[in-house]
Amino acid sequence: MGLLSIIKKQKLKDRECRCLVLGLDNSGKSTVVDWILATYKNRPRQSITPTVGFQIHTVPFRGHSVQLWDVGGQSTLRPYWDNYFDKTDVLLWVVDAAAIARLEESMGELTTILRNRDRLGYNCRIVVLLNKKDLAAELPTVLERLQRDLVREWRLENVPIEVRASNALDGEGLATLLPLVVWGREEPVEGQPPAAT
Ligand SMILES: Nc1nc2c(ncn2[C@@H]2O[C@H](COP(=O)(O)OP(=O)(O)OP(=O)(O)O)[C@@H](O)[C@H]2O)c(=O)[nH]1
Ligand SMILES: [Mg+2]
Repeated sequence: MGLLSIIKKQKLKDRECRCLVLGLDNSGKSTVVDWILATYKNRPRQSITPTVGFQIHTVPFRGHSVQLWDVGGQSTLRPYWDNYFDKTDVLLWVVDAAAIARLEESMGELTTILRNRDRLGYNCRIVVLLNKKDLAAELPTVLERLQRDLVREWRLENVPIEVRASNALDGEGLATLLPLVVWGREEPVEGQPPAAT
């Protein structure tokens, strides 16, 4: 292979981003992905049923190719999560912010994954999405608990965790998600990535 094609291939690779969407069942992962596909691929919104197994979608975003791995979150499927960790750039952890009773369970599962960073990869970035904000009357409490019990603790281990809130039905809070996934921040630095797909 010539040097030029190696460089070209590397450039393409640099523009690929693998985002693993995980979280408990019913947290809204597939609905979040559905909003992204409707927004960036003009796909009509679908009626969503619980995911059995996984689905992969590729979304073009400002010259990047974002691969979204939407994996089922039911407890019987969680032992298989480990199979999806390889080469993940971003772990998008979706939480049902209205299900306070399941917050411990969700944080427990995420903590187990973070303790196993050998598998996930040390460069993988973590984004926590507090979804169903439209139903989450206690969103500030959820946010506070998350900051106290998760974000602060993992910052000490040098694992920064970004937290966002969303409503996957109407897309509130999701417009900044792909920039965050692709660039690690909400807006590109001036003059950096190309504006169009
Ligand atoms: N009110 C409200 N409902 C939501 C929101 N996001 C998802 N839902 C609903 O929550 C339910 C579960 O959503 P899914 O997207 O299937 O959840 P999931 O995390 O993919 O679930 P599994 O595939 O079983 O792991 C569906 O009835 C969605 O319509 C939201 O932001 N607000
Ligand atoms: Mg699903």
